[in-house]
Amino acid sequence: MKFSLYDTTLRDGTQGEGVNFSSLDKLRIAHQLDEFGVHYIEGGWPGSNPKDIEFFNLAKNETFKTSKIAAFGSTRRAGIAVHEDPQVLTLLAADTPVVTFYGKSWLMHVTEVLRTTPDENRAMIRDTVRFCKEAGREVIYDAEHFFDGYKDEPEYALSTLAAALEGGADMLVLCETNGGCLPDEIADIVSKVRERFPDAAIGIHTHDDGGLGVANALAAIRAGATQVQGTINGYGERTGNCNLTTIIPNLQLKMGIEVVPDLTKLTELSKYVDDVANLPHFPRAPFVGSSAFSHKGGTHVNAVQKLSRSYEHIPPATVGNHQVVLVSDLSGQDNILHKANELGFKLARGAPGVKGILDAVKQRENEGYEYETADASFELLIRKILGEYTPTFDLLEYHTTHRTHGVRGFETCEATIKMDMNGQRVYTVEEGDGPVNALDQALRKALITVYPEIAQITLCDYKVRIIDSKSGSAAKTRVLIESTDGVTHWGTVGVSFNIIDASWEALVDSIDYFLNRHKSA
Ligand SMILES: CC(=O)SCCNC(=O)CCNC(=O)[C@H](O)C(C)(C)COP(=O)(O)OP(=O)(O)OC[C@H]1O[C@@H](n2cnc3c(N)ncnc32)[C@H](O)[C@@H]1OP(=O)(O)O
Ligand SMILES: CC(=O)C(=O)O
Repeated sequence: MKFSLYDTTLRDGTQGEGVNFSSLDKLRIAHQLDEFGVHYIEGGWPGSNPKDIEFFNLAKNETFKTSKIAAFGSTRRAGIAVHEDPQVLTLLAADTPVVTFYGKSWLMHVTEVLRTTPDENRAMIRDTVRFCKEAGREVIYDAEHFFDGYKDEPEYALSTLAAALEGGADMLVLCETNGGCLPDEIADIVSKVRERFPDAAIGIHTHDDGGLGVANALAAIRAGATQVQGTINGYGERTGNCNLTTIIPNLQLKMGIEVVPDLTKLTELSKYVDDVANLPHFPRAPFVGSSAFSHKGGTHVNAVQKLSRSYEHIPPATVGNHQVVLVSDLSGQDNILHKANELGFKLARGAPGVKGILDAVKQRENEGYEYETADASFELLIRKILGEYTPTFDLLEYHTTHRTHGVRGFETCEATIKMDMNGQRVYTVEEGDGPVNALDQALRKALITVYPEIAQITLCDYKVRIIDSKSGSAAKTRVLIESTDGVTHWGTVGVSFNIIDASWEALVDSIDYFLNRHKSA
């Protein structure tokens, strides 16, 4: 039986905290999933809200080359005829080739949540499947809480699947709704279902509450499931669903199950969905995270330069990701060489300066600096050690003041800078929203007449970290700044007992890096 991928990012994914898509967002994501080769896209629950209805209205007029669009809903309510249930009618009105609905497998849910009888629950499942089949739809039946239900009352849980098959369901999806089962339990129960219904197509839908969403789905697949349901980046209710960006490469690269035509698009898809959701991309995500192939320990970096397989379970390019080498106090010479050469220096092992750079990094990290994300400060450090650095200005002094006016606390911050530039004394004063902003403004004002290109620079992130928290307000402060000129981004770092000094150092590095790069371009 052909294996299929069923994506529920647009339905179960949106049940995750902080995940929200407009109908147009959903459409954009659906097209990316289609391009990527997903077989089914569950677009939402039309009986739930107008936005989901709008998505299905839009999707009706679009062409999808690989994916079939599925609308999601539930069985009919207890005690009413299926053709009179508004939720079921809205599900069909979405006019999708596939309908998926969930029903109850766990007797406890039947009696305590639905508050109906075991027989009526089976009839709700059977009637709803039959009604949707008679409407000409492919029907996927999601057996909610199947594993918990099976563990409590195996025969009842199995009888609900029999009801779905009697109605004509095309696929029985066993749902691990509460996410608390272990892989061996899943494998065992899926095998039992296959023994009971040898001709039925079985799918798996898992949640990650025990951190086992992917492992449980893989166990089900090993036991014979031929469809996996999940979400991009593992979005979903509570701790999320089976993460498709993790399970797809495992299926394709480790288990030899060909699910998508081009796995190299995986990282791009994962980032795209986070972008549309306006969520940060998770760096430690397996396969697709920015740290998935990043190496920090000196011995690891030395080894991966010789043989990337030594510390990489797959070549990063197979999933569209890439290797990253980090510089820190755990570095050896190879980290420095790799990073320096990536920044455009041409250094060979044993070249003069390499040992000096390594020693300086270790010394400065001991003082509180951190170069992992501060590439621009690292580049300036290399230039200084190699004698390739030209100062752009010479700061003589700076001064900041902060005044609060009146009872309403209106504040003024002012910065004064005195510097020598090209043999000339320059003196500027500027106001700002805070002391750091005032310093930034005063520095720009001083430099802009000579270096008008600095107008392109904007600050996009500013992070402060107390390094020695035991010392309270006397602790050392590390400031990390991210800047951009609209084309590239760069990071700088400053460290001091004084937060303004630390910020100043990171600010100056940012502008100095930009000007030095322009000079050498
Ligand atoms: C495991 C899953 O992820 S399933 C998907 C869960 N997702 C969602 O709930 C998101 C979308 N949901 C919604 O928009 C709303 O909950 C709606 C529109 C579906 C229903 O809203 P309301 O009519 O106000 O009902 P409410 O959500 O408060 O309660 C659910 C009702 O459905 C019943 N119900 C729950 N599951 C099922 C089912 N599989 N079949 C039939 N009825 C069900 C409950 O017993 C309850 O009935 P009651 O009112 O008689 O107690
Ligand atoms: C159907 C579904 O989303 C679940 O059981 O988790």
